[in-house]
Amino acid sequence: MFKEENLILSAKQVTKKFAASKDRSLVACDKVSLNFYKGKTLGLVGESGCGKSTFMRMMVQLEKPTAGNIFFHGKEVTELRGEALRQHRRRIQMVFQDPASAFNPKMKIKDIICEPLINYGLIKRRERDQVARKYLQMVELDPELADRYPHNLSGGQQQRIGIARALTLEPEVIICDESTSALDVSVQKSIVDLLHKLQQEKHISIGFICHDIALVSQVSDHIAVMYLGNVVEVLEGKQMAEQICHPYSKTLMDSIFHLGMDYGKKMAGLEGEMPSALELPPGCPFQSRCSVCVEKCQTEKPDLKKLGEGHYVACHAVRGA
Ligand SMILES: Nc1ncnc2c1ncn2[C@@H]1O[C@H](COP(=O)(O)OP(=O)(O)OP(=O)(O)O)[C@@H](O)[C@H]1O
Repeated sequence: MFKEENLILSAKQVTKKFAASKDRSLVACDKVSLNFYKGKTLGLVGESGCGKSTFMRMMVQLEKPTAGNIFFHGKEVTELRGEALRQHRRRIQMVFQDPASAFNPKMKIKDIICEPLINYGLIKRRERDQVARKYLQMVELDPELADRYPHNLSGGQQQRIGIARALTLEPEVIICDESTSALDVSVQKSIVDLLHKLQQEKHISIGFICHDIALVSQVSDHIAVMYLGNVVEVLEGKQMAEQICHPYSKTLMDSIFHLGMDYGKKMAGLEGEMPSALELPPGCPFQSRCSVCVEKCQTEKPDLKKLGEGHYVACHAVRGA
């Protein structure tokens, strides 16, 4: 599945330490080795503060490792500086959780999309309209949005702009750091579908950080579980539940299961069909943590009584359905 010739980006024993106090340091990443392959998605999961963003930021060269090596197509890029670093950065782009905060609110959408191309001298200012329209279409938005400002757009539309902007430099790797977390479930799904479609078309490697383990297991070809700065295991996406060995990964999966149990208990008193997502109580784990389940339930309308407790996890996360 992961051929050596498709290896794009590779971290070898990468460590990052931050100064914590006068003579103490915090090890955010401890000898992490992970690979990114052409056309494949690497999911990264683990509790808050375990080092996921720090690792990905090193892959994008926004942070320098304290130790270890990063290879891009087999060439060491850890110590790149100046123009060589600038040119390398084009190849690996990042899509953030909150695109609006990364955009200049005074810039029109066409300027936001085309800014990287202009900075790299790849297009002239007069070409912006035409180029922005092309990228808006690529991310399935109306080209007429080119003359609007970020605040005129919904969260999902803004995230599509973030993806369009990342695509302009034709990267080989895109890192999505909680890129779908601020969006509601149906919008989240449409963004994940868009990323998947673009990945198929352009053979991009995607690094995907997300707290929704069910969603990560659906979109990832391989998943690294991080714990206190270490990668404790790497699992195949859809077989995640079956392959889990490490006690920490099991605890992560259990946390989904318990949410499911609570939800199952709540719902067990209901007769008949599953309510639509709109009828689910606000803050319910079904909506906030498991987009795939919600969609399945909306389309298949399973009988909750038959499924019983733990339906939330049973319907896809554990079985990998
Ligand atoms: N620039 C920094 N200076 C000092 N400490 C930092 C810095 N960046 C991250 N850290 C620390 O490194 C550790 C890992 O942080 P990181 O953001 O990588 O975790 P994370 O797994 O992505 O968390 P979350 O899921 O909450 O985003 C944390 O303890 C954090 O406080």
